[in-house]
Amino acid sequence: MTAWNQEKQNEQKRVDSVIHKLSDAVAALQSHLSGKREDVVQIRKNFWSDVTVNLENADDAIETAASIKQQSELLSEIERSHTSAETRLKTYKKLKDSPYFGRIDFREDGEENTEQVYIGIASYYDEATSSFLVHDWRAPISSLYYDHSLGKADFRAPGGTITGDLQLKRQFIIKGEEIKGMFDTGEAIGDELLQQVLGNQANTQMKSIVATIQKEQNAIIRNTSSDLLVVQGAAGCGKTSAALQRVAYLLYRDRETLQSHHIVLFSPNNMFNSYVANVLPELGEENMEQTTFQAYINHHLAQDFSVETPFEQMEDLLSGSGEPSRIDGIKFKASVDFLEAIHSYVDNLSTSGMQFLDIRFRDRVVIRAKQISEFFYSLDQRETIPYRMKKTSAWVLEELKKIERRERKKPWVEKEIQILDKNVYTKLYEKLQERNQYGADSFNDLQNEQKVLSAYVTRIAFKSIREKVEQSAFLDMKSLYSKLFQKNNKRIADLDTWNDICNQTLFNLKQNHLSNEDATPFLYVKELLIGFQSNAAVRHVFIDEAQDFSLFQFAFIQRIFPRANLTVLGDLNQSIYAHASDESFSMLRKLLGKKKPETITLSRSYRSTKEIVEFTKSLLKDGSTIIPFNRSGEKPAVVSVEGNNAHVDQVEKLIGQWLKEGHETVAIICRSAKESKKVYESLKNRMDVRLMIDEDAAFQKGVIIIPSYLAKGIEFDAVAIFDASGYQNERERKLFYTVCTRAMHELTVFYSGKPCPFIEGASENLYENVQ
Ligand SMILES: Nc1ncnc2c1ncn2[C@@H]1O[C@H](COP(=O)(O)OP(=O)(O)OP(=O)(O)O)[C@@H](O)[C@H]1O
Repeated sequence: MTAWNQEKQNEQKRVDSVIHKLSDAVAALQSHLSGKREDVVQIRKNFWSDVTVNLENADDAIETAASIKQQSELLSEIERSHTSAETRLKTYKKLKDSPYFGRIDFREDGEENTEQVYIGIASYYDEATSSFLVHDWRAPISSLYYDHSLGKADFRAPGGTITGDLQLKRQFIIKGEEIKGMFDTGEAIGDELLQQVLGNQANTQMKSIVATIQKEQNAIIRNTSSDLLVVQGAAGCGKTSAALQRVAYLLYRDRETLQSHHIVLFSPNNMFNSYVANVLPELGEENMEQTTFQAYINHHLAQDFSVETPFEQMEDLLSGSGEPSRIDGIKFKASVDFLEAIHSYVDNLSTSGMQFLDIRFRDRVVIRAKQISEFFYSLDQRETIPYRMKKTSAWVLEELKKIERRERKKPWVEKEIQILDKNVYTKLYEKLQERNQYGADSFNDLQNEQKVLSAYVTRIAFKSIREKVEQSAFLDMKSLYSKLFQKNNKRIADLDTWNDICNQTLFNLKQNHLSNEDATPFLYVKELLIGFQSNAAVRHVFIDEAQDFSLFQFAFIQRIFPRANLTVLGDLNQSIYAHASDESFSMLRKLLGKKKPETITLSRSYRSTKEIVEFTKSLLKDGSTIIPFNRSGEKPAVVSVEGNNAHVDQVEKLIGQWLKEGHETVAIICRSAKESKKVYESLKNRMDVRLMIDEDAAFQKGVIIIPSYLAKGIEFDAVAIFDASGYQNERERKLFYTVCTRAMHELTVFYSGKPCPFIEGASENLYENVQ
């Protein structure tokens, strides 16, 4: 037997022994848990018989309270230990399937013995030998595995930096209790395992990468020193992966104080949310809060306006049906210039210009806007606007109370009483009877009855107005926002298309429609006036696909989560929205006023084969810094087709071939939803294919037809780009790059008619030209 085989056998013996111990631990925990479950049921059942309730005198009452407290503490202690045992059980079961993926041998300076450290998704401590049989990948010592090659190495422990000699680094693939692969490596993380992992099929759910985290990714995952961490990296370089493992790392490192609901991830759409939802549970952690910025906007504005989504905006621009000036408007409304114009406008409102709405009741004005304005400006101008708005709301509510009282005598109240629901009437009657046991009032007394009923009727009638006042709905937001779009010499932007932008904006507002570019600034103005609803409990905010965020949205997030550290991950080469700015990341530090910002750039791309990366990077104006991971495949193909029928035929043929080859996730990416629907109609009776134009749909295996902007963030085994002739405008270069970078193993670009200028710019030896 070779030394290597002998070594493998020894390792297998260790795997067997660890799994054996884990099986015992699982069995012990299971029996412990069923006992505990019984205990909890018993204590709950006997809760009141086990406490002595005696309220006769003060001393007895105190004793009773103490007894109840003791009993409930016992119960919650048992429940706590039950939950922690359940968590341990889940972890051990996972470890049993695959106990570890790495081993390092490290001799600390000054020590004689070399320590063998086996690394897995969680740690396992063996009481019998008082040792860790598996170390958590997030433990300080495990960073040696990710950060160093053999030789001198160090890691940061809570007590300081520990230096020593890294003597061995070994990787394992363990499945079904068996070592399926074992590699020794001198590299930080050897290529062999990574080759294997990346050569696999794409998944409909993202996988964790803990076994093969790269050094530069580890720097992101373990960064705890900055309050604004910006990660700029090429398509497929592992930004999302790093973000998710970072969440797991933070949850481990700060486990005493940090829980999953203290972390929020903003992602591009709900489909992406479901795509990444499995990574943390796979690592034995709970998912952080996941949301989209649009969900936040809708929550605040969708009640009063029809709000355009980013995808609807995109569709409008891609179909070319929108006004030409719209792009200027979109860019301006996402700019720092506009942000500053808003701040200075709002500052001026402190002394004059606030716009209020009349408060109407039953088609009558009961409080005039002018009165509200007078009250608002009578308040001390040194106070902030939100504070004065709160005072104004309180004043309006007081005024409403008076008006409500006066209304009680009006004829409409009498009419309402006549048609009052019988049940309501009975309830009021019962309530009054209860009250009358102690008071002089009597429901039978006609006058009192009338009083109570009219008070009830008016209170109900004013309820919705009161609620609206509490939400500051008397602020005339439409007119306040409109004032920013003046065509005369007070214009805030020096743009040739300014008048058109104003006309479009004012027209939309009149229709109670908020375009996507207006929604965020509109809400921003509103919150500046009434005060931001902030959440100080959230400690970390992650923004994925951050190149799609406007500066406004960043400014917003900073205000909503004032205590949170920000991790911003994006790729400026994938900025597909018209509001995108190449400076947005560099401006963040100043904009957000963070004290310890850091930027990490990732340039190695892991998703696609070398051939695909070489091709896609050449589509960019400056893609030279992107480095492909060394995994080979076929060159991408560029296929010219004539006419729509031939186009669809060729796509169908190719997809059939891909499926035969065993590809499981295959995408036909179209420019827009409109085009996707057309292609779907042509293909639906010819093959098993699904149309995905709804961002709420879950990502599934099979063949899908999807519009360009929805495909971002996700990946497929094979990608067919439908009609690349559609991507002509320089503005769409990055969109085209983004869709091509979705492919892991195969990429074919079809075009019919005009060639795509971005492909024409690429060197011909990077793709197969099929005529
Ligand atoms: N260290 C790694 N080990 C194994 N796989 C990795 C590693 N880093 C990245 N990957 C894989 O590369 C692919 C791309 O990763 P990910 O989606 O995180 O990249 P991204 O930078 O967010 O991409 P994009 O910007 O294009 O959306 C995924 O399949 C991921 O699992």
